[in-house]
Amino acid sequence: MTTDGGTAVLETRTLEMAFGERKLWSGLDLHLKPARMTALTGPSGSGKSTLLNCFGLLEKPTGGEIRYGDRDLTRLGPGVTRRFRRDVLGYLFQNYALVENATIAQNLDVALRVRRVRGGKARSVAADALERVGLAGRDDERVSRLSGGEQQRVALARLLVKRPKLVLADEPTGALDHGNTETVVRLLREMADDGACVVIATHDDWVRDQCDEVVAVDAYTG
Ligand SMILES: Nc1ncnc2c1ncn2[C@@H]1O[C@H](COP(=O)(O)OP(=O)(O)OP(=O)(O)O)[C@@H](O)[C@H]1O
Repeated sequence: MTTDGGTAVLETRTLEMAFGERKLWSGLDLHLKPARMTALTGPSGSGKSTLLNCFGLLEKPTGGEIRYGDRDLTRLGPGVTRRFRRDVLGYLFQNYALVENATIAQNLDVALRVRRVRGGKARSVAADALERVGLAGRDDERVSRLSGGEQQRVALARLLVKRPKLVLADEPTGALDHGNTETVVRLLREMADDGACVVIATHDDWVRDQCDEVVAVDAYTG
């Protein structure tokens, strides 16, 4: 199965999502390649987060298929779902989703343990990731004391450590200044260059313009 770390195309076939009578989107046929960055655009409420949540196995679409490699993600059993989340998926949110009471190093440890990287190797992987996000040597600082931009860079360092093949970023720069926005996009690009399929829901025109593909979710409304 495609939870072994290999890259795969993420494809949707006649995907549809409805909440009661209200159809959010339908007839969604997408083909998202590895090593590419795709922007999901559309006005507030058009269903960008909902689509990311379907890709991330947090919500189930009401119709159609989501194929990742040889599997339909809408029909995975609980064991494969857990492995897929652990081994393939990486999420980046606007609100960082870090353990705020823990240090930067402890937040990275979570991802390192999942990859079973320990000891000296773990320290060097973490140090390399922190260097890449501009937080070298700040391992022991508590996340709650960091600025928003720094917290998002810790979340990125955690992704760099995890090396997910499918990166889902939900408005990851919504709360950041342009400098931090550029850093986030540069690091997402590095993950794409490393082979990841990167999908970014965004309202930011500059972020959209850095992507290889743009999917206007509102074009599939109703
Ligand atoms: N579980 C749910 N039950 C009913 N409606 C829902 C549910 N989840 C989302 N919605 C509705 O679906 C619509 C799309 O929400 P979503 O958050 O995906 O939009 P979005 O395009 O990401 O918006 P934004 O740009 O503001 O983040 C919203 O109107 C929301 O209220």
